[in-house]
Amino acid sequence: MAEPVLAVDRLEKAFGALKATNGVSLDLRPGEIHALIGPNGAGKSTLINQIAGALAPDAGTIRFLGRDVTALSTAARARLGLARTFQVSSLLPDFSALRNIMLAAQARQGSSLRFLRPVLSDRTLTEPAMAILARVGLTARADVPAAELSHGERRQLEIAVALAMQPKAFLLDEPMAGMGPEGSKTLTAFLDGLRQEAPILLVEHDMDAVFALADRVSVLVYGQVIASGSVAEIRSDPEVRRAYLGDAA
Ligand SMILES: Nc1ncnc2c1ncn2[C@@H]1O[C@H](COP(=O)(O)OP(=O)(O)OP(=O)(O)O)[C@@H](O)[C@H]1O
Repeated sequence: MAEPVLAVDRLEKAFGALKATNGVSLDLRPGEIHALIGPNGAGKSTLINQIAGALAPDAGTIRFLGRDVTALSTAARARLGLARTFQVSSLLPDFSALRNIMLAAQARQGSSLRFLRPVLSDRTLTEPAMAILARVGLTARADVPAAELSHGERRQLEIAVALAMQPKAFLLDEPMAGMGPEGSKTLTAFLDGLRQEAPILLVEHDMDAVFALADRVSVLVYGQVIASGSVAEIRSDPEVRRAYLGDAA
């Protein structure tokens, strides 16, 4: 079996008496979409925050591309190629879609903001950013400030920003949230192709998307992985149906 790109081993995180992450182990292998599902408050965001480096675990390790990154900052992990999108938008609202992407590309190269203005007239720099916009279907919206994009377009742009980091793995936190049925369909098709570029750890409540996309599903309940397996295995698991899926299975 291929070496995992990302491996989480016995991770623990408590908030007071609450064990939000209670001995979680999971991995992400090349080319796959691994969905992380579970009820509200199960600890999905807490887990993603630890993997991304925004929250320090109390115990356990996180390995990325074969190296222990548990003590590294968010920025250091991002530079290694760990790209993350948020439940709440992290876009710069006054900047155009194109500028948001170029900023991400520049951040990756370690350049400072003050170099942005000249590069906007440099086609060798704008063209790759336009190519990414095209991939997410936002070519016509390149010059529109992020704040003026529709909800669905902003979600697309967030993924485009992550793509500009040329990631080795994606952490996507509820990318379908707030999308209408058409938007969800478009985004599902896009994510389907994205896994070839880099594997995706996908936190998602939209079960249609999860069932359509996931190579593997792990179910988190009260900070613990209660089941992990293929979509078919998870859908037919009585404990998962009881704890989370119910009629959605
Ligand atoms: N900073 C914090 N301080 C105290 N408790 C927290 C903190 N962050 C999260 N929690 C608690 O930890 C538990 C896990 O929360 P988390 O947001 O990780 O769940 P989730 O599975 O992402 O939920 P949702 O699906 O609603 O996003 C919850 O009980 C939450 O109230």
